Amino acid sequence: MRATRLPRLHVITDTRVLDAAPVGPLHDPIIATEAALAAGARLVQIRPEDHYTDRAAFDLAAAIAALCDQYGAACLVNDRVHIAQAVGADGVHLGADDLPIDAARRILPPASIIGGTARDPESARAARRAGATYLGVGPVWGTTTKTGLPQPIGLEGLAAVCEAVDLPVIAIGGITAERAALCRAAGAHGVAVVGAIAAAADPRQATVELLEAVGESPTAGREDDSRNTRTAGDSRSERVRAVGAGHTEETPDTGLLRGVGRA
Ligand SMILES: Cc1ncc(COP(=O)(O)OP(=O)(O)O)c(N)n1
Ligand SMILES: Cc1nc(C(=O)O)sc1CCOP(=O)(O)O
Ligand SMILES: [Mg+2]
Repeated sequence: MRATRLPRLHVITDTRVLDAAPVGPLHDPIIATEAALAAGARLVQIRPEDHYTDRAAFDLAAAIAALCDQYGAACLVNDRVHIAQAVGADGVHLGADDLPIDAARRILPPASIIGGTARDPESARAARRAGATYLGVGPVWGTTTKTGLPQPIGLEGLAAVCEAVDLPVIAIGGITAERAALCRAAGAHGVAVVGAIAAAADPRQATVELLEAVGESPTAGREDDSRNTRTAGDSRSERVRAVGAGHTEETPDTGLLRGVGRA
């Protein structure tokens, strides 16, 4: 059985309206994503915000899924499960207002990665029971990227969730490279970022620094440092089985996930 770690750096697209952006230069989401992939990022979460119609969200997701294919990275779609299905994404990320995790688990391919948002140990345990592959936990610090969030949970809140569940925890909210290392020390498997890459002067360099901060070499898991050259048989469905999913089998190292039903 092959087993591969869930990537420690989750790059989330930023689809805020450009002239309304409160911080930084804010790059086009496709350009910023390609820069992150070129730097060695291994997982992208496509997060079309509410002002995106389904058609616009599909177009964005299809473009980014194709890029992820080229670079051999996994791609997840936030919220919109049907768009994940339509573009053949590796999975989804779901929170309290989205389709329930167990419902998504029933309709997605068995090896799909399903992330669930948790803000405390109780919601973390519930997400695990529902079939989450990993947990997105935050906001650890304040963020200017998203409004309407509860108070930051801090490193103490993050550590409490990490201790409560044996799932990989991805810390989110106000993450910088320096803070990413603190999250790892608090027990997180990795981090998810929006602004640290999308609003960076140099998204590629920002990605390198984040990868180093979470202990993931920019070239780790790549056969070479160039754009992934896909070969026959290197389909997304095969890669996702290697990334991990299916919450039913798991090694004691919670970042090491085993897919279901593989040789
Ligand atoms: C890795 C990660 N963690 C948390 C979230 C937030 O999801 P949710 O609570 O559903 O909020 P929206 O992102 O949908 O606004 C996430 N997307 N990714
Ligand atoms: C999309 C999102 N969800 C959060 C949560 O806590 O649920 S925080 C967040 C935004 C994270 O952006 P940045 O890296 O720019 O702080
Ligand atoms: Mg959501």
